[in-house]
Amino acid sequence: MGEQKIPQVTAKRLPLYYRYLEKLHAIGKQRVSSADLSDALQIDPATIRRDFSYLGELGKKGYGYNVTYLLQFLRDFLKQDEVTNVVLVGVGNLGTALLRYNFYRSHNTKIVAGFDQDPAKIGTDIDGIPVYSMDRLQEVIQLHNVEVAILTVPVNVAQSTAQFLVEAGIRGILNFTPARLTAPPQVRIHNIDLTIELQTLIYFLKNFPSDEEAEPGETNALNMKETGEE
Ligand SMILES: NC(=O)c1ccc[n+]([C@@H]2O[C@H](COP(=O)([O-])OP(=O)(O)OC[C@H]3O[C@@H](n4cnc5c(N)ncnc54)[C@H](O)[C@@H]3O)[C@@H](O)[C@H]2O)c1
Repeated sequence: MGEQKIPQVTAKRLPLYYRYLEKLHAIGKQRVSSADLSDALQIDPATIRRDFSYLGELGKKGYGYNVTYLLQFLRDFLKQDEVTNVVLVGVGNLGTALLRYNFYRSHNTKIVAGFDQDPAKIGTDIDGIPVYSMDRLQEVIQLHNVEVAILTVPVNVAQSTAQFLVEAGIRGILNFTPARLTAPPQVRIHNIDLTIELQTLIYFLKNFPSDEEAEPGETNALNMKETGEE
């Protein structure tokens, strides 16, 4: 941020604003005043107004700031796009565990939102990641430039959910369900199936108990067939 004309103290506060605006956006809030931001973040309203004045014409007096616009602006400004944003659909047992696993720490991949159809889950958050209703999918993926989704819904709705994701603009699906999904050729689907991995491991233990040529760690469901034909 050194080349920007923004004071460093302001630059340091921008991620705080960004995170709070994400929360407001998650609960469907469209506008926020500097007084509201001030209460939530414990920053003086005059400081907030001054900080935002460095960013250009973002709000009007008495009207407050447009949450989506401000969020988009800050996201571009903070270069959040350098991180690959991902969404997760189906916040059940597996989905919740994946949301809790902090990909971001070790990789430039971030799950920005979860989606579910269960009203008890919508509007909550899992370790700071908001859970939205399915009808907000398109809006959220556009806002965060998301092209990749992790699919952890029950198998019986996997295909219809995948179709919905593709229609919303998703181009890559990491499929944890046992369903074999069909999608247009430009959409990439990767399947992750613990059962197959486990069966493969057991197969090798049973059939090649002391195979010295086997290379532990390099065998998985993808190469089982080839090796099994030997
Ligand atoms: N790949 C693996 O290794 C592995 C391991 C365990 C489970 N699974 C699979 O992952 C999936 C999820 O398993 P789980 O144990 O977390 O199930 P779960 O029932 O705990 O969670 C499923 C979630 O999907 C939500 N959901 C249902 N229908 C939906 C819809 N139409 N749109 C959006 N959300 C919807 C439910 O409300 C629930 O929160 C299953 O398909 C299961 O077979 C895979």
